[in-house]
Amino acid sequence: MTLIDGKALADKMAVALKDKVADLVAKGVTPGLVVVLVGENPASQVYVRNKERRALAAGFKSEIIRLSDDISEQDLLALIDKLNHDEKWHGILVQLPLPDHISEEKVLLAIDPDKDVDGFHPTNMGLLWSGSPVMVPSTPAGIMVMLEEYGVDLTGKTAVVIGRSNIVGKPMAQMLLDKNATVTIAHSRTKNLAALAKTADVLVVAIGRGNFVTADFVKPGAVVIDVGMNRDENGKLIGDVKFDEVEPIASLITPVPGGVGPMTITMLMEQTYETANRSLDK
Ligand SMILES: Nc1nc2c(c(=O)[nH]1)N[C@@H](CN(C=O)c1ccc(C(=O)N[C@@H](CCC(=O)O)C(=O)O)cc1)CN2
Ligand SMILES: [Mg+2]
Repeated sequence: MTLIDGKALADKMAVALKDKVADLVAKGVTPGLVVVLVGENPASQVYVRNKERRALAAGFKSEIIRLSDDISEQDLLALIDKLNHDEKWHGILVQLPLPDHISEEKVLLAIDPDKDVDGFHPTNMGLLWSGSPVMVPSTPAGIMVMLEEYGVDLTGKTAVVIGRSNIVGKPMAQMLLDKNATVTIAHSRTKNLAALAKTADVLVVAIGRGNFVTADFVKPGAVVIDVGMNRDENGKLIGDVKFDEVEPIASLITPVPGGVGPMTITMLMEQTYETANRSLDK
């Protein structure tokens, strides 16, 4: 078994990004990333702080806009409209989840697709599914970079994605398909899930249940990607895959933490850079 070290790859890409950003700044464009956080979800606070820190380290302009969790949907939409028209921001993202009284769908739809560095706008989702991706969700994009880095050739391979979210499962399936894998999207209601998962050469797990995937889900030699982030009874961060059991069977596996997570923020930075770079052609 070989560990896929997302943290090391993220660190390596961060060094290269700094140089690319310096070149762009020399041409008169400083990438700008604005992050909107509504409420005080403790995990979200950590993620937005990490995004700002990584953006500043790369040489971007960056700002977190913190809003109280009783902000109205209308006020949030008005803020997004203002950010859409502010030229210093190439990338706008609204940290999810949002409080219940705000429609995630409306908010994501309000972000200018050209600034939607999360790739969640229906226009960007549609472009991805029709084979002309521009802005793509960073978690599956990071997984594709990890697979490439570790030499996983997807052509003709059987891939099973467990999880059907708009953020991970669905875009993941399309990205694997684009690299000529044969893809099945499975989920919590799939019958005989373990047997299906066991057909996979590449198994991506994003179901949001700690230690859900056990050894009987995994074909010997499979590549196993764990997108899960759950807390166990002691508050320890665990993935969706029972690592100790699956690790001896897999040929490659991502750890939690230190696998998919760090690459998510890396791809957000890359995408913000790309967006700023495209502004040169406008
Ligand atoms: N607007 C968005 N909201 C959310 C996204 C997103 O991509 N855009 N994804 C997740 C949260 N997320 C980024 O926002 C994210 C989660 C986790 C990590 C990460 O690096 N995890 C570490 C462990 C961190 C810890 O100890 O808690 C790891 O896996 O090593 C990065 C980004 C939902 N919301
Ligand atoms: Mg993302």
